Amino acid sequence: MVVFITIRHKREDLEVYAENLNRVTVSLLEYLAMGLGLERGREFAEAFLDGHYYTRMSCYPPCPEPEKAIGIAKHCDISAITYLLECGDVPGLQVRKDDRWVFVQPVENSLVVNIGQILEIMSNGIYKAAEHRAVVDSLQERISISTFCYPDSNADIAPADELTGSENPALFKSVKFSEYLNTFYRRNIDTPFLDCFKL
Ligand SMILES: O=C(O)CCC(=O)C(=O)O
Ligand SMILES: [Fe+2]
Repeated sequence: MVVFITIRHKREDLEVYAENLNRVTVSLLEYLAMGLGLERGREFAEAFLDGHYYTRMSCYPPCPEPEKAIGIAKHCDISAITYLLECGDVPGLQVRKDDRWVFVQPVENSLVVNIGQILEIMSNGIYKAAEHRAVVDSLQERISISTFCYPDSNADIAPADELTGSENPALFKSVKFSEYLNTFYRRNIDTPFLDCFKL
């Protein structure tokens, strides 16, 4: 899928963008369910048919001493999936791989798809939320558009039934999406967020 949007576009364009991402998410989750060997892929994706999409536009001004600045500090997204659209070709996103920070090079007309912590719970820890951060460039401004995908408000976030049993105990408790968000906003910042739901 190719989606292109510039910040000059209007609210309606963002709505269309979010609606398209909704369809992509449901379909992607069905494929991710297949990857987990689940027979009921539709069930895995169901809570996202009427999911929530939040879009954040980030602007990173150039900084003459980039090593002394933080774009966005290291974190994992609390969404199920995050889509990142780069507006331009200035690299800034880095992912943690084998204890090193690796740049994700922008590719024109494409989206970066990031696994978030809701999917880590749903897959009982098989799909890991990607740790990432954003750094700044010494000469060029960078703009990115992140869209965070969440299930509908009444959804229970829990490891898929098919993935758990006596040999594979659930690693996370089931939590209502509203409680998940409350826990995030009230958490102790020093505790890894997913630890709040570990069994
Ligand atoms: O701008 C970026 O590359 C990263 C943005 C991000 O990680 C976020 O908004 O959560
Ligand atoms: Fe992020």
